[in-house]
Amino acid sequence: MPTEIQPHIQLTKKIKAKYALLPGDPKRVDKVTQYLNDVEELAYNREYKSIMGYYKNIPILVVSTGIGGPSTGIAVEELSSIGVTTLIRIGSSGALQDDIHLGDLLIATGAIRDEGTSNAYIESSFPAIATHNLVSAISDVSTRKNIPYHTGIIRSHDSFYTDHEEHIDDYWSDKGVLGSDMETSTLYVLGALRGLQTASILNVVVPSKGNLQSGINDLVGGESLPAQGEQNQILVALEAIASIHNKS
Ligand SMILES: O=P(O)(O)O[C@H]1O[C@H](CO)[C@@H](O)[C@H]1O
Ligand SMILES: O=c1cc[nH]c(=O)[nH]1
Repeated sequence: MPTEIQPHIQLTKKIKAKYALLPGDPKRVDKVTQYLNDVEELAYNREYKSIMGYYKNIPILVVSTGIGGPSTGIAVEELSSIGVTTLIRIGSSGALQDDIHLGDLLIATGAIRDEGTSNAYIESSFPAIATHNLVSAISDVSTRKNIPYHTGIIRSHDSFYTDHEEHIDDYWSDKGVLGSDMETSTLYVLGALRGLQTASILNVVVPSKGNLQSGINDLVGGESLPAQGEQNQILVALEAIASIHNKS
């Protein structure tokens, strides 16, 4: 049934967009508006806020996923059902390396699956990896625009306030992991299982060994480096889409 409405994102196949940007925070959806033409507000159900607009004449959907694997998994499945094929997360992250600064972008080539959702789908030996040509396009745009970025492995997790967060961060930092978020590995694994193209661009809002709460509060309050990183990640995601679209 082509017009069947997806229960959570409240969108249908009538949208006809191949490309979607996926912030976690619904407020970040509004920040994309200024980069698009002919923006239409589509739906706002639970954590799923959506708009549609055009970047260089390419239809782009922007849908927030909320926090964590379960709500992200639902978004990925429902977006796939309405015909979206390329999904780029524009998220925020805490750094796990000292040479990564506030507002730098992390382009996640792969993600440690320290969350429950992807593991509900398939055993943990299945890798969570980004689509190569997307990573390549995103890195090329960042280089061209002089935007500071790092490519490598990040860790997606389910907890924020356990009694051993510091120990966990130290462990993964020692292994060279760049930073952490809560959605990338779900996006990558479900994307691979459903034949989608996926990538994740994370804006660093908490420095390595920094204060988690104040870092996230700074982003909410519009502090300059994380706020600039947020603008950068939106621009880079859109330019990368334009670049792969023109090659297809
Ligand atoms: O800013 P978003 O995209 O939500 O990403 C990060 O911020 C949230 C935690 O504060 C988690 O969703 C984490 O992955
Ligand atoms: O440290 C952080 C900051 C934002 N989001 C995370 O998942 N971790």
